[in-house]
Amino acid sequence: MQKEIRLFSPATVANVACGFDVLGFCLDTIGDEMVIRTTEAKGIKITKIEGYDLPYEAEKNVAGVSALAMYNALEPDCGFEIEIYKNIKPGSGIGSSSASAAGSVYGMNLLLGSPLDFTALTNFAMKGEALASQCEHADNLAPAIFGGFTLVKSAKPLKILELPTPDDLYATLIHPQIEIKTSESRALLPKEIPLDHAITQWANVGSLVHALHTSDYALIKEALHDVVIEPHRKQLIPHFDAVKTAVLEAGALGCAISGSGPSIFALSKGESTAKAVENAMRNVYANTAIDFETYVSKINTEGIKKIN
Ligand SMILES: Nc1ncnc2c1ncn2[C@@H]1O[C@H](COP(=O)(O)OP(=O)(O)OP(=O)(O)O)[C@@H](O)[C@H]1O
Ligand SMILES: N[C@@H](CCO)C(=O)O
Repeated sequence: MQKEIRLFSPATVANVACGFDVLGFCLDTIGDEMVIRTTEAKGIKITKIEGYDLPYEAEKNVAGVSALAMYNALEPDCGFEIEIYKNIKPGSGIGSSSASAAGSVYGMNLLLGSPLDFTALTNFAMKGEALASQCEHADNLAPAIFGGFTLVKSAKPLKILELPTPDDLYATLIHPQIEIKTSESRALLPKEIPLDHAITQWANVGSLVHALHTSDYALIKEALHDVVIEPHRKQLIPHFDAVKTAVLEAGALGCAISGSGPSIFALSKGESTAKAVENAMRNVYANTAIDFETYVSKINTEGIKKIN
């Protein structure tokens, strides 16, 4: 008998300022929907994509690549159809590719009776993510699958640490409607970094992890800095410095590039500050020719979930 499942697959913020390729958190209000269905015919088929123009061939769509990796490993006695209802614009910096790569394997696993744990699912989803970014990184996938804040302790072998989410922490995002491909934004980065920058960065990562554990908002504020990646990428994002100045004046704890951009995120204590930060972001872009969307979101501690 055919079985199907409908999922909400959330947007995510990777890097979280200081944690390039290791830190990420999951958003609440922004995400794709996906339907995964078992079929008698073997194999993986993408049967519907709405919202954005993306390839239907499983091998060219991140959802299909991760699904095929899991399918070939498990060899189940059914096939799967995938429908993607895309709300997250590809090349957004809020984990568009990751939502699809994670959603397909998460849904297949549920339909198969959950034989795999979240780490195994993330491993298969990384094969899909690699199609988009030319690199197997899990800093969007881990928060999408586990929820909350996550730290990728190592990619090979994959080890993910779940971090606590302070109750009153809110994210605000602005998404300028330009596309920056992760693969291109990664190509800009230096292969080596000065030791003093490395020292600052790993002190900030350690401090941020400690601050999340202790709900220390003042320490979150001190730790949300990126001296390694932001100086190289910020020129891809129009008005980045003006947004950052405006949101810090509006009371944000910190502000940085979301993933590989162009989205910019800020973290704030309390919803009213997060909304004031949204206004500050909007005011910077309102006087430009660039279209944009803004969002205020609680940190989503649940991750991908079944809906209906
Ligand atoms: N199902 C899919 N969803 C989104 N992008 C896809 C999908 N399948 C293939 N792609 C390709 O992946 C690329 C977008 O992924 P990319 O990692 O560059 O953006 P992103 O996921 O929004 O960014 P980030 O990882 O920084 O948050 C585009 O070239 C797009 O065509
Ligand atoms: N850590 C990745 C996230 C984007 O997918 C990067 O910044 O390139």
